[in-house]
Amino acid sequence: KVFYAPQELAQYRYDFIIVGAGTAGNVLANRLSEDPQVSVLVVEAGISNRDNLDIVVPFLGVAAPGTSVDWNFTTLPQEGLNNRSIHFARGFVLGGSSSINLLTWNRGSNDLWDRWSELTDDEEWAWPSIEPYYLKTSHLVPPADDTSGEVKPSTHGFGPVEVSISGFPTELDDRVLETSHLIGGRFSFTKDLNTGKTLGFSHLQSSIGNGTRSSSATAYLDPVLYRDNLDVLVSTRATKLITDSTNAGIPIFRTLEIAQSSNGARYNITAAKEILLCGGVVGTPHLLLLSGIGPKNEIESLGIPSIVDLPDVGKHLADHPLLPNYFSVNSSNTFDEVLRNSSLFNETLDEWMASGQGLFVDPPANTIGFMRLPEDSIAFNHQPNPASGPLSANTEFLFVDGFAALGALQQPAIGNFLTVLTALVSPTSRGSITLQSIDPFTDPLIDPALLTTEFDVLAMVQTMKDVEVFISAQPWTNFIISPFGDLANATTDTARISFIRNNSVTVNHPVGTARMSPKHTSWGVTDSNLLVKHTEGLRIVDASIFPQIPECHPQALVYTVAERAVDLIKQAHGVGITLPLVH
Ligand SMILES: Cc1cc2nc3c(=O)[nH]c(=O)nc-3n(C[C@H](O)[C@H](O)[C@H](O)COP(=O)(O)OP(=O)(O)OC[C@H]3O[C@@H](n4cnc5c(N)ncnc54)[C@H](O)[C@@H]3O)c2cc1C
Repeated sequence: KVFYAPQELAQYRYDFIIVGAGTAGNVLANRLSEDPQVSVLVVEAGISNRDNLDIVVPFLGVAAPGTSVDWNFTTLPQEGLNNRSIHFARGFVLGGSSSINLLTWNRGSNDLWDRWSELTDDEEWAWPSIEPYYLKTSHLVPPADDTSGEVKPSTHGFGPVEVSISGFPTELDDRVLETSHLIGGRFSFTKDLNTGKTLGFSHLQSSIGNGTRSSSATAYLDPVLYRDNLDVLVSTRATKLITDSTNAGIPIFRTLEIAQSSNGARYNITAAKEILLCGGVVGTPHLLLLSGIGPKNEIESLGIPSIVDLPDVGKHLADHPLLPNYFSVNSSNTFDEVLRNSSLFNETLDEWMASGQGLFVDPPANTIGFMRLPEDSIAFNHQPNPASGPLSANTEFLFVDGFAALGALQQPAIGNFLTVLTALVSPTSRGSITLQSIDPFTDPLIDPALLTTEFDVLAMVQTMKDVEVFISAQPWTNFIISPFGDLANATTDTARISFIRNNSVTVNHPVGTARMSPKHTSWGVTDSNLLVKHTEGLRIVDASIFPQIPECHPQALVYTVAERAVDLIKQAHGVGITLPLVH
């Protein structure tokens, strides 16, 4: 059942309390409530995901950030972006960021997971142990147009999230894939990026089924909302973790304070077993800091009593910088006109509604590429390759058949465009989340510190050069007219760096603000079983625990972490039943 205010709840004691009905939170809600003997409450700050076309229609997903389903955070001025502050989207809605993201589905290379295992000193995070959990998250479905595409079905799973390749071909798809075949080498074609090697140019796979977004809300939460032992409370924020006892000197946190507004009434809810923190990369460290768990000096400087001194809370924020490279093109088939012309837009939406077909069944990109930097890149002069291993990328390319207004520029009033979005997926810059107020309804300070290392800037320069090589190949002849805007002048490295700093934003892939580490180290926030160090009753399950930023889009990894957490929690508390998976 879904409740809209704390006073509607029939009880204030549950076995498990989940903070955040986001990507990871809903996996836990589904799996833990399989056992009818176990009671589960999910507390979600955001709103319902119902009746919102920006969420449901894949193409319109880009319109969801900035609306009421987004926390609408803004970063601190970013030195690496010429002191621009940028929008920092996070889902404020059932499904969390899986309800507003751009749907790309990557499970990460095998060596990424093996690296996690090294960093946590726990073999259970290595790929062979993780694979069964990944298979539980998702299954492959045919695309909207029912074509059989280039994927390897045997490497995909049998879980609730639907995954498909694009269902509406664009004029770019063949060009991208032909170019990758033609150039080869670092630009090679890869049939399926979800087979353990996330390198190469390929068809984009997305969390879409029947031309509709598949999120943790639709795949994991909705099918089990009927369960009597599962309550979901929306529009309510977790404001503080409360400790009222200790075990051998370790503070026990099993009471959660919640509220609906800064001045509103506070309610305390108790968990008989655990409080599971799934508030995401901003929400989780924010709540820990408000509760006196984090860097002692920082917490005390705001007058909050320090209860557990954990210096890493809110630190090591890592994110992927994104740069739109625009080109004017000789075509009238790009989506630019659909965005400018409201009757064309409505016709396209009507087509989606009536038949589940057309442009709107896909996100704005159908093809994607992941590359390593050249071995002799000057980016490696002072920095060894930070990627997890040889199967993991440094940079990424997404090909958009129109003007993707994700960066600093708005869509021009006339013209047709190609956007090549480039990103750095192995960044070395690290930022932070810190408190600016003891009021839980005041946003924390968000500083992803994008492009603050030499490596990151040089790697982004290489992405621009790689785009230049790619679009100079034969398949683009007579299609590309010229670079658009300031890109036209970015012909030297100095000019490229200036272009990068003026135009980069984020891909919205932040991780690592409560990173896990081996149990007995002084660094890290959780141990490798995701338990918050030096506490009892608290576990974190979301993107904040990632010990290293993945060299790919992270949502599938969040689902996978959550599926593994389910087993850890069930084992720790003797919770039973693993039901057949819902398709
Ligand atoms: C615009 C955008 C585009 C993206 N594109 C992609 C993509 O194409 N592919 C991909 O793989 N990844 C993408 N991502 C990233 C991916 O979606 C996230 O990494 C992932 O969903 C994070 O999952 P999570 O469980 O850690 O957090 P979330 O899914 O964000 O869940 C956290 C939940 O906790 C709630 N919450 C927070 N604080 C509190 C509190 N105090 N009390 C109660 N509730 C609270 C939030 O409202 C939210 O519902 C994108 C993200 C965004 C925002």
